[in-house]
Amino acid sequence: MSFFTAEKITKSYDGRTIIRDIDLRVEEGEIVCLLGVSGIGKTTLFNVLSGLEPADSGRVTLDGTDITGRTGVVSYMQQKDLLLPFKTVLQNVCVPLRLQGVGRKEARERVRPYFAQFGLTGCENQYPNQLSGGMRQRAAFLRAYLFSSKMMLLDEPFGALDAITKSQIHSWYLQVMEAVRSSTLFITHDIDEAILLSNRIYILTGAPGEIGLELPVHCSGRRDADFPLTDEFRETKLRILHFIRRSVEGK
Ligand SMILES: Nc1ncnc2c1ncn2[C@@H]1O[C@H](COP(=O)(O)OP(=O)(O)OP(=O)(O)O)[C@@H](O)[C@H]1O
Repeated sequence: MSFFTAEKITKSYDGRTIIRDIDLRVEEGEIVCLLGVSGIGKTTLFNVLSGLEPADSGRVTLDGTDITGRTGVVSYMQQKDLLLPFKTVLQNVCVPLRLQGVGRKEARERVRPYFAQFGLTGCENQYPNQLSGGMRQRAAFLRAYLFSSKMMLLDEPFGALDAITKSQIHSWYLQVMEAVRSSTLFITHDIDEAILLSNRIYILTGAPGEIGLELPVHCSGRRDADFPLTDEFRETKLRILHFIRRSVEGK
């Protein structure tokens, strides 16, 4: 059985079905991307997977256990996952441990070593508004990781960044994930980002939203800034673009 699964998830709001019969899986240590246009139901699906919203039907499992409707099991970095402005970065990052009942001093001692690993050394005592957008996202990501390192749901983690910062944070993310290997499902609108960062891609299409295509991302060399220049990358991108074109024409 796969590490994380969603089986036949259907969810409606006010009598309108937003997503229907969604089946997906994430293997241990795998990074999987959910790609889809705005409004298709990606965040709705994440709200169900994280237990924040009840589904009409369907089941979610983690490591063989049914976690349908349970919050606090998988980590969820929401689109507007802002750091608390009145707390320092160190205090923000301690929040998951403090919520688990760990004392202040012990929480600080436990999180400090991660600052170097996550490229945040020197930011400990700064407030979020003193950080660049990229550094804020790193801190929010570290906080999500400390919430649960087993399975992470990331809703457009790099969406709001400019192109150069985004490219820097992609390199950072690949490096961090090589070290921590958290199983991850992340949402993006950005086809290049999906191919660069993930092992497998699901494309959500239609209304209600359904999984229209699942495809693996092959990367036989190093997954780094040169990957987009390879034939493997271009072929994957072409498949995605053809699929999107066909689904728009088939409307
Ligand atoms: N709480 C709610 N009540 C009613 N309708 C909702 C609610 N949440 C979302 N919707 C509707 O569900 C649809 C899907 O929204 P959702 O935010 O899941 O899309 P999305 O693919 O994540 O979009 P984006 O990429 O822009 O974030 C939209 O039409 C939205 O208006």
